[in-house]
Amino acid sequence: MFPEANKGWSYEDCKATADWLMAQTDVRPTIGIVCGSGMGGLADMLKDQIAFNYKDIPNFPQSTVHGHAGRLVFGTLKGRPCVCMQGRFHLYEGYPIQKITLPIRIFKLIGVETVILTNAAGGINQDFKVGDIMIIRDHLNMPGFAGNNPLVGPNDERFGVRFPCMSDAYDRELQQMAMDVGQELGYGDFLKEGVYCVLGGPSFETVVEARMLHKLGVDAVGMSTVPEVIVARHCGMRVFALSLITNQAVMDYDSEEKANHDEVLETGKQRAEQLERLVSTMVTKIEHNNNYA
Ligand SMILES: O=P(O)(O)O[C@H]1O[C@H](CO)[C@@H](O)[C@H]1O
Ligand SMILES: Nc1nc2[nH]cnc2c(=O)[nH]1
Repeated sequence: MFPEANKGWSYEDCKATADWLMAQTDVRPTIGIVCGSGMGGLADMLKDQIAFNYKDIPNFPQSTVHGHAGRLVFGTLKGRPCVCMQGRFHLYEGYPIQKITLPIRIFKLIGVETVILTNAAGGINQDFKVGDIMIIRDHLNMPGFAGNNPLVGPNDERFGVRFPCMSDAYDRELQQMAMDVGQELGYGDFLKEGVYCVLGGPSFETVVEARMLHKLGVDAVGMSTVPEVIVARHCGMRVFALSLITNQAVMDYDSEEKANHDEVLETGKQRAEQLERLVSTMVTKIEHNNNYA
């Protein structure tokens, strides 16, 4: 029924990688962070680092996108044990969707309880500006509508149930915490909330595609995060995610703007410091049992 079932991403494959990592480091992270395009600086905040190149980790895919260094970094962030993916995988790189999300299951098997995901995204909401940080409240999984969901294939109950709920995918307490922390840090002017839509990429949106997403109630569009969120929720981890609005999606045929990856990376650089402060302050407030301190 499933000819390629579990090829390279079975429970045993994930466990072998998790055991290999645990044998190389004493750090036992309860928080896992995924860095979006141009946001790899988040990983550099970790102290007492033990870092692995993806190419040296058994079973791991390789990063192929500029702005994704391809390192898994263990360390502490303000004293909290963390693990950070300095570079993620995307559908358009050509990996099966289950392979893209394999690191999230490895997070689970090494003891991570809360996953913080970041991404670069195009602004669809007309009130958003480049440089805004959007706390993700909900997502629209376009590839999922066509059956491209990371949970396709036999379900392994050791990870989670066959039909996981997604209406509570984004932890509400963590969203509130981000809002509170953002206010404390003086980020009120550029901290927003909204709906993220994932598309397959790698081409950016046409004008009519961007207009359609706007009509559907989407606030920001990108090419990642949602598969990771689905897998994290399937195996019972708490999820917080945010988008940095790196560019405005073009919605007008007269516009001279052209979406491009250089602009995406440049905006990431400009907001890096504030993004790092927001995430690191949140990390200090997430208790070991992952309650809001
Ligand atoms: O989602 P992240 O990894 O931040 O990257 C975003 O930026 C790239 C496009 O510039 C795409 O990969 C898009 O998904
Ligand atoms: N699909 C998509 N992904 C992005 N990543 C960063 N900006 C964009 C964008 O405008 N569209």
